[in-house]
Amino acid sequence: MEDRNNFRELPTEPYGIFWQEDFVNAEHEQRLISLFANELEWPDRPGRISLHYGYTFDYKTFGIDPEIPYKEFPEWLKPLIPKTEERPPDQVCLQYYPPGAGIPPHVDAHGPYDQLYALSLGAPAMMIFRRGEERIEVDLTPRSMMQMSGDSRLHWTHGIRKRKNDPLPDGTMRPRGKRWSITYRWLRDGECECGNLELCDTAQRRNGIEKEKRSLKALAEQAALEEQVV
Ligand SMILES: O=C(O)CCC(=O)C(=O)O
Ligand SMILES: [Fe+2]
Repeated sequence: MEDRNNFRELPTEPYGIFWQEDFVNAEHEQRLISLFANELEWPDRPGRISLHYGYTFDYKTFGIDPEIPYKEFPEWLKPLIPKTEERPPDQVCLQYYPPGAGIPPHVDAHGPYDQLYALSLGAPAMMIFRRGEERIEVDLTPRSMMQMSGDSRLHWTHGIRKRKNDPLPDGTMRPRGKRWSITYRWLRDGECECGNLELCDTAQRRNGIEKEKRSLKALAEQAALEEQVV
């Protein structure tokens, strides 16, 4: 765990968010952003768009798409892989958020995935963690690597509101800019034993809750209704 010391746990609920500022420096960040903008082929549609490396994320099952062959990590991605796990991630997702875009509240599926990290690049955005009525905002500052483990991974949802400005604690509004994130996922060995019937697809399956009624989809639908442009 050579890099573990560079991560510190945020002193806030949800517990289990480990943080490393300046995972890349500003110059490296600029090179990456220029490469993302000029050298990659993105889906041609508005809103949040994604590119996948390693195994491909399946938006239908929330696991790995078995139809799409493994894609080797490109050279630019290799230095951005966290070294705190025993092996490289199985699935890496580069996402672009134009100003105003977000991601509905969700938990990354417990069944297929274990560890989860995300690197933020470009403009900052507020992430909202939710558990029941509780809401905690975490500012995704550029160049920071976040690990979601423990409660933050399993028992709280996370999302980014679809809006043009983020209200800050000091009362000012911060305009959203162009943001990129890289999400890293490791496939789980064995099954998730967290038992959270509300959020865990494995607990739901064991309890005979049909896939369609599982909360991931419900959460996404609810979020689409709740989201509003500020
Ligand atoms: O953009 C981010 O930082 C997080 C994205 C996320 O939650 C996901 O891809 O599951
Ligand atoms: Fe996520």
